[in-house]
Amino acid sequence: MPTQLQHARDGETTAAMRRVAERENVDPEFVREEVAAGHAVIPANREHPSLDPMVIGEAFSTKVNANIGNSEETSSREEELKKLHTAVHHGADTVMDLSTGSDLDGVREANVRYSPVPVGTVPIYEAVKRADSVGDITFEMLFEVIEKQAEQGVDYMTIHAGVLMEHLPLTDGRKTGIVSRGGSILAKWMEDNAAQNPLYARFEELCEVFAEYDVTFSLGDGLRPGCLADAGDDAQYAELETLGELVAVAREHGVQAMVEGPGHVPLDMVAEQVDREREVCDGAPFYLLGPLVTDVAPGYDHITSAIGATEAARAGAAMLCYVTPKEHLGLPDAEDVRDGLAAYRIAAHAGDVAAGLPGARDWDDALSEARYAFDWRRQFDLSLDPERAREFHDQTLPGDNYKEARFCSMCGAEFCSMRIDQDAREDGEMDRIADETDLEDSPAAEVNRPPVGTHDTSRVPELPAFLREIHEDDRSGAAADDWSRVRN
Ligand SMILES: C[C@H]1O[C@@H](n2cnc3c(N)ncnc32)[C@H](O)[C@@H]1O
Ligand SMILES: Cc1ncc(COP(=O)(O)O)c(N)n1
Ligand code: MET
Ligand code: SF4
Ligand SMILES: [Zn+2]
Repeated sequence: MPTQLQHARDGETTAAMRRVAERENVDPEFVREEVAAGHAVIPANREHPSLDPMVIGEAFSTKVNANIGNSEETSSREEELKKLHTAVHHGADTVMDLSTGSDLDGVREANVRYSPVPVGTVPIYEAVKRADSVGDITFEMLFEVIEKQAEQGVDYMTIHAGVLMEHLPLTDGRKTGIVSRGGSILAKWMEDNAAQNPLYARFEELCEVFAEYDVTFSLGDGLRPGCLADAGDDAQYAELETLGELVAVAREHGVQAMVEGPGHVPLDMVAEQVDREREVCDGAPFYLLGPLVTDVAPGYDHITSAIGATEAARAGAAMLCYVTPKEHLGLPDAEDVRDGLAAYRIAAHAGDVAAGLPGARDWDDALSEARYAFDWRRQFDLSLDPERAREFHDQTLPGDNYKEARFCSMCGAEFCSMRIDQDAREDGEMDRIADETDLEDSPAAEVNRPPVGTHDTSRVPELPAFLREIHEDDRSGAAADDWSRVRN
């Protein structure tokens, strides 16, 4: 069966292309062209029935990925499903199950089963768990793991095929060496076996499995810089050249491919990283982790990285991989997932506005109109995180009557500048403003909800009972079976 890429090249618009066109408010033919060119991907494994397809590409709204998954040290299957739920509820466009602890198959199968968004994995992690030591991993083991995960419905997989033997000496002078897990594992394997990276050497065999299930490559940046000092060094850019080569091989096999990027990068270098990837990888969608624009703020790395991510989105990144406040410190929990997603939804949207994505600013305009009109309920409904906005307002002014008040507790009734401003305007002036902003054909007037958490969850099986209980206790207070804020 042809992949989305092959269909697109054959001039055929698939159901998935039509669905993502509807979600992006563009012509399906435009989606087809972008997919055919390899400039966009629709990660949609044939074995993932609960998926609502979505598109990743520079020409479309910037997407956000949430990393979840357990580690040897902590987390259970229940906790993982709760994180999946939190991620989807707060607007993750994809999730990656990066589990390295116990019950890998159980956690992965549950995640795919209950996820309306594409699920990504890094198969080399499971291969490490199967082997006695890293050096003992064989290509056959890797291939088996990849094939099984494809069968389980994983939509995209990080494959660190760009870390080559000849690149390793380039990392010698680095301040933080190799910080990618997959990169460090493959470097160790090559040293132990004195042989080339098997994911590179036998990449074409991987393409065949990927094509069979229509799994999308996420070509991993195993040599990404782990600190500002290492950003843009020879090791990083040598790997990028190899990734560019592999994008072409994947496309020849009809397999969709995106490319992963750093990491830790000073703000003034972020745009050149995006431009370089576009050029070297022939416009393949760029999927960045962060980047963190300073190394000095552990505990706040959702902020250090959202700054870099905003600039990356503005410069043309297709998807941002979130970083949570726990980065460099420990495994994130559900609350960290929420904080990371809020930071990254902001980054993605701010980048889209600055890049001039058609329609992106309508959301800002709609919220601002509600704010100036003191329509507090509409302001909350339109907020990126409505539950938080409502909660914060209620902390000082909980009464229902304050939901129409012409002030909040920041300035108080007497000093509310918007109230003073409106009262000072001449008669008729306010009517004019209202007329101008409330026009039937104003795009802002048609924005009725934030464009997050709008996945169609109708094909997701009913949640297991334990998760419903967890969610009823959740301070977000959303309905137990409500995966997204608003179903569409
Ligand atoms: C590559 C990046 O992936 C993230 N990462 C790795 N494993 C997990 C996990 N189990 N849960 C959440 N994030 C993870 C870290 O942020 C790391 O830096
Ligand atoms: C955007 C992104 N997300 C996840 C990983 C996998 O992590 P690692 O390279 O450390 O194995 C990655 N390389 N890039
Ligand atoms: N934070 C690292 C990175 O940016 C990963 C683990 S800690 C060195 O890739
Ligand atoms: S996040 Fe923690 S476990 Fe992972 S590489 Fe950094 S120090 Fe090591
Ligand atoms: Zn880091």
